[in-house]
Amino acid sequence: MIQFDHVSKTFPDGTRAVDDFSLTIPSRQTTVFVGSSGCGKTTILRMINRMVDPTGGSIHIDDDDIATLNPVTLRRRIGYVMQNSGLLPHRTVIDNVATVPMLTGVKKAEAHASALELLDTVGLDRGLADRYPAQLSGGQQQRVGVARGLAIDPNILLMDEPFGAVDPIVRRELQQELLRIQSKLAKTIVFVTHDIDEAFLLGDNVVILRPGGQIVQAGSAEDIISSPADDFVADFVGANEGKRDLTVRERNGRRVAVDPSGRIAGVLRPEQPGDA
Ligand SMILES: Nc1ncnc2c1ncn2[C@@H]1O[C@H](COP(=O)(O)OP(=O)(O)OP(=O)(O)O)[C@@H](O)[C@H]1O
Repeated sequence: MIQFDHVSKTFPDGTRAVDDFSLTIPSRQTTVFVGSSGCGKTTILRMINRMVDPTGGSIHIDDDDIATLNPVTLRRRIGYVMQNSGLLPHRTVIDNVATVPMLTGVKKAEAHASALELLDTVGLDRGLADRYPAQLSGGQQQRVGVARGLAIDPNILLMDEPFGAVDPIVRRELQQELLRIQSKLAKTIVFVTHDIDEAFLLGDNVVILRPGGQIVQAGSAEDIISSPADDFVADFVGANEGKRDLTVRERNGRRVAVDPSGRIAGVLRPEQPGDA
């Protein structure tokens, strides 16, 4: 569990990026921060591994107040994946994945063996292990970034717009891969995006933010779509323009749901025990 209590961040130039932010992030689930540019998402995320320190309030990971922990040690036990993969350009794929475990004392042979397994986990061919980042596609680079984030087997994985720079088709593949990985590994993932559809797809919990890190609404996709807290949220999720509306129509004796563009979204059937 990660707990923010009345956390604020004012940068040295006077910018108040986060103002009195309180939230409990549950373990082993994916929590997504979503909001427009500059609303404080990255600042909040980076406070979890002390890349940014708050100027007010406190953050606990389980029972530890992170202000009392050594930032370098803390960072080595939290995975971090960012938008442009952040790979070291002069190191091969395998070395990029194995570097942090080796810094924490894992022997090279063991770190390399684990790194190869991680390439399998993220859906990358082991044959790419000796390439350099520039010899990979953008999507492959992001997969290496995810493998590197997982290399220390962290409980917490921070992901800052990890799929923001790839094309929509690759983005969808990476999203599905993350869902698959998370169903197996059940990490505490904190994910930042400005794409509400990505937030609803990936997030067990979705936190919609306004500038200053103000929480407008937090809940499941179902909660937010079915009862947006206010007009800002309704606009943001597209509820006001009817973008989320499905219309029920009869087709060949069956009831089907049709989306706003006229495409069939699915067939309606009664709810059954065991449905998610
Ligand atoms: N080092 C800094 N010094 C001064 N102001 C900063 C600094 N870093 C961020 N800010 C400001 O703090 C606010 C929040 O920035 P942050 O990067 O957290 O937003 P964001 O929601 O992640 O934005 P984006 O989606 O564009 O990445 C913005 O006004 C930004 O300009």
